[in-house]
Amino acid sequence: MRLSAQGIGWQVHGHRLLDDISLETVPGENLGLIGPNGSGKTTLLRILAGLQKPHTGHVWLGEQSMYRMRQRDIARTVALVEQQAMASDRISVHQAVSLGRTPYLSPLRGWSDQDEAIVSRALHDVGIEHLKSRLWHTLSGGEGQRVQIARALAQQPGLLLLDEPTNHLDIRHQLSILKLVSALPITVVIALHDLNQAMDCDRIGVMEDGRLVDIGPPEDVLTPYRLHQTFGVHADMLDDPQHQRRYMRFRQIV
Ligand SMILES: Nc1ncnc2c1ncn2[C@@H]1O[C@H](COP(=O)(O)OP(=O)(O)OP(=O)(O)O)[C@@H](O)[C@H]1O
Repeated sequence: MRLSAQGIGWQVHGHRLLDDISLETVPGENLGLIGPNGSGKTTLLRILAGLQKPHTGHVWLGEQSMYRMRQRDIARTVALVEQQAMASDRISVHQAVSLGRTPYLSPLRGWSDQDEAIVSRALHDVGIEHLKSRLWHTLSGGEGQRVQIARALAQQPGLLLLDEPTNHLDIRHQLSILKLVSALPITVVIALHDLNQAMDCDRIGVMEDGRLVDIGPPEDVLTPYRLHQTFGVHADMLDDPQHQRRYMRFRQIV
């Protein structure tokens, strides 16, 4: 699924939080979104998911304007995993993940074996089958985050938007979620704070003060200049020939 955004602007009380953002995803790519705290990543993701309408600009899903689509059709196309989406409802994990199937249900199209299979697969893929009978609100932060990701997978979107999906996860689950996400045959836009994890994305967009200041392949974007300019840190680039990979080690600017 191709998503394009043109001239996106958003402001609150005259303060510009997003300023003229244009981007287009490549179908099937993993696009990382990085930027300091408060640079506008969450606000942009919510607009790309159709939860907020921008004050200026436009979003298209494929050839269709998002603002001419029914909410149900948007939900069949785009899933968003938010950062702070903790549960308060007294429902089980299985029920929570089943909510991902809501856009496909109607009075004429009830719950089917296929829906059940999709939910089971999503529970399996994020490794929470053993939690399926637990009450959602009793889960730890990391377990709850995996439920949110399973719910989004059950939605079977063509475009998956993830807002710092690993921030509550232990290192093993961080790696397994990132591996799962990168193997999905769909377009993924993922906000990340860990810049070494962002290096594994196909492309990276850099947010700074509500503007998208760069977008491109990780090696072109994550330069010492960019890290200094946007994040205010020095970075040493370390090559790992065994895994043919580059890592960054960060130092404060003194
Ligand atoms: N409804 C709102 N009213 C006022 N300010 C807001 C509102 N929503 C967001 N902001 C501000 O907009 C800026 C961008 O916020 P946003 O959450 O999009 O940033 P972010 O890049 O996701 O940050 P973080 O990395 O800390 O999650 C912040 O300064 C935030 O305080």
